[in-house]
Amino acid sequence: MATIELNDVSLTFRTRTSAKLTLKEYVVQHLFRRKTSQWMSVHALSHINLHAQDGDRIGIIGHNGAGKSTLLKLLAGIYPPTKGKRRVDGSICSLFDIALGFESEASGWENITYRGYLQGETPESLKPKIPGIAEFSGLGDFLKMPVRYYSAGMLIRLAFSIATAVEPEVLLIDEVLSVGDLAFQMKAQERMQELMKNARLMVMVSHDLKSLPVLCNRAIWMDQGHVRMDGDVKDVVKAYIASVNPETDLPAVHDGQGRIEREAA
Ligand SMILES: Nc1ncnc2c1ncn2[C@@H]1O[C@H](COP(=O)(O)OP(=O)(O)OP(=O)(O)O)[C@@H](O)[C@H]1O
Repeated sequence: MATIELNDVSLTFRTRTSAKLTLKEYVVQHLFRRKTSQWMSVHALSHINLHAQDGDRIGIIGHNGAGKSTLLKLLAGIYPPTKGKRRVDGSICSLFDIALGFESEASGWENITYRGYLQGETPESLKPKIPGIAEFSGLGDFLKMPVRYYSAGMLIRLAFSIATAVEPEVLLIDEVLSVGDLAFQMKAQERMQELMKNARLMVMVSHDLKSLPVLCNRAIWMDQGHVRMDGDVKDVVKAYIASVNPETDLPAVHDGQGRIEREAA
């Protein structure tokens, strides 16, 4: 059984405002011996409570910068929460930033092995999958070449083929990928559909509000790091669209399955 449990999770990034001092900051610091702060905190996620289990197909929607990708990366274990508890049970496949982290001097074949291990495969479990990964990538003899000579599309082909060779229980997707050229995109879409069908639990970030109700049965609307609404995908998408375009009618009454954690301003 696959489950996701977030209890009162918050995530704050602490980041430099700018690598270089402005002339004003330089003068203030050196003339008046006063430090101007070069650090700022971004409260990317605030007090998130989320429970998901087998059968949940969750779409995460919201404005740019609302915290959608951060939430997905927190679920993937890439970012630990600053506060609160995160628990994910089940093998995870994360389909985002897939082209990052290749060993540039190593060949395609070697990278298949390295990545396979990073995805939790053992030598025994990976071995039978390697021919399938190579075949799906369609890279043929190029797999013998160091990946630093690959084009961007070739890298994506290889990354996608490796990432989707697992049979994940928890599938995390950031924006449905447009991978490779047209022929590969068609193959990739077919494989994505298969993965989505077989995963026990899926969470995807998307701005494509038309296909979301087809792919998901539940949606979470993120707004400034908060969960603004969590419920049936059709209700949440409708409410989100209405908030962007007030001319559109809001759903009359929420059906009670959803949960509004933050009222509209
Ligand atoms: N590594 C980071 N360091 C500092 N701030 C970050 C980092 N990653 C994200 N943020 C900040 O966290 C907030 C949420 O970003 P996030 O990428 O999760 O938004 P999003 O909802 O996915 O946006 P979009 O729809 O534009 O992709 C933003 O204010 C962003 O600037």
